[in-house]
Amino acid sequence: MPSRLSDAFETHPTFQHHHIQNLDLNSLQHLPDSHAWASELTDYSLSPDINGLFNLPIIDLNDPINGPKHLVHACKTWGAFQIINHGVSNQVVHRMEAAAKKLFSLPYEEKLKAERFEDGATGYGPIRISSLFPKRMWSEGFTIVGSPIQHARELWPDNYTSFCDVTEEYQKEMKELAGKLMWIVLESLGITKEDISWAGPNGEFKDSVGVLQLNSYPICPDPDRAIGIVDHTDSSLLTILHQSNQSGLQVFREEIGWVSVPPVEGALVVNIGDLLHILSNGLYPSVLHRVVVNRDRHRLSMAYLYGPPNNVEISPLSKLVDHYHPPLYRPVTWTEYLGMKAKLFYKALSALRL
Ligand SMILES: C=C1C[C@]23C[C@@]1(O)CC[C@H]2[C@@]12CCC[C@@](C)(C(=O)O1)[C@H]2[C@@H]3C(=O)O
Ligand SMILES: O=C(O)CCC(=O)C(=O)O
Ligand SMILES: [Fe+2]
Repeated sequence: MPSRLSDAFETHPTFQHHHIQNLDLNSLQHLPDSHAWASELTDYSLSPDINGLFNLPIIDLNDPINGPKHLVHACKTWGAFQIINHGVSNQVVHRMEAAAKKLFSLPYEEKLKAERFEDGATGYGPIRISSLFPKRMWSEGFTIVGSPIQHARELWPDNYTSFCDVTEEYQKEMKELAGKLMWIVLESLGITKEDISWAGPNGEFKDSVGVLQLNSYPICPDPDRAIGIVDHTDSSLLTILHQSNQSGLQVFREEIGWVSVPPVEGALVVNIGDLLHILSNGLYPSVLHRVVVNRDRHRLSMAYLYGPPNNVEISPLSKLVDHYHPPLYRPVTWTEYLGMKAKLFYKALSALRL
């Protein structure tokens, strides 16, 4: 069985290759057929009036009275929430955002020097799942697992360290915040440090793994027929997302539809991922989300997908399981799950159902 996250791609480079030519989205005046989704997209977007009635909860991490109860509600009904007073300095976020902007503003041919290969984890290109679909998405991505040094060297041979330093600083802050959020979420389920041995002796989640996904959504000439990122759940335990000052993220609520998540200055969005769905035995379901694009403004986002240490098997926590609540999922490592997602995509979670 593969042991490193990146091994999942070497062992399962199974994303069906389709022969759509890669295009520089930043230079196109018309939507090419390869990116026109109209007939495939089922759109349940809410009208602005109705959308205003449903707001992704904003949780103040410094509010010990209301915070926890809002959190439980958000995890059960939305699978996502925004956080404020999260302790990550604005400066660190803005430095990372500036570094990401600098990267995506490079000429297309330059960016291709840092291309992510089919069997690699880090690098520039369409998001991982894009080759599962007959049409291309209106986005470019840069995925970072560990250090981006090799790719940064290709992009900026004389000055690659500043990109690496900013990335390292951002990943460190995200990892710390993700550990903190894990305990807030787990404690809301009655789980304590003794219940999760892989969190380490002090519950620090020292060996947990994070993947930083930078996303750029260029201005789109025909946004109604394009999609930035198609609807998906994240494979992570949880994902911490910074979106630049431009809307586009939507989350799906059963019986309501697609609800827009407007950017809130200083706030970060937290998504429950598939592995937390499994760990909580379905009590906190992973959130289906997508990104729509627009014709006026470029959009940028930075998603930190946080997962367990390699080789740790995630299964429903025994405290949440009893005669009346049998375990719903079989154990799985993150690496194995990514391989399943690459093959089964929407059906990956249900393929683990007992
Ligand atoms: C660890 C990973 C999860 C992810 C695939 C990846 O290998 C690296 C990036 C992640 C991401 C970000 C954008 C959406 C997504 C579905 C994708 O294609 O790449 C997720 C993947 C995931 O959560 O399954
Ligand atoms: O751009 C966004 O707001 C969301 C990106 C996303 O869903 C992802 O990277 O997994
Ligand atoms: Fe996502």
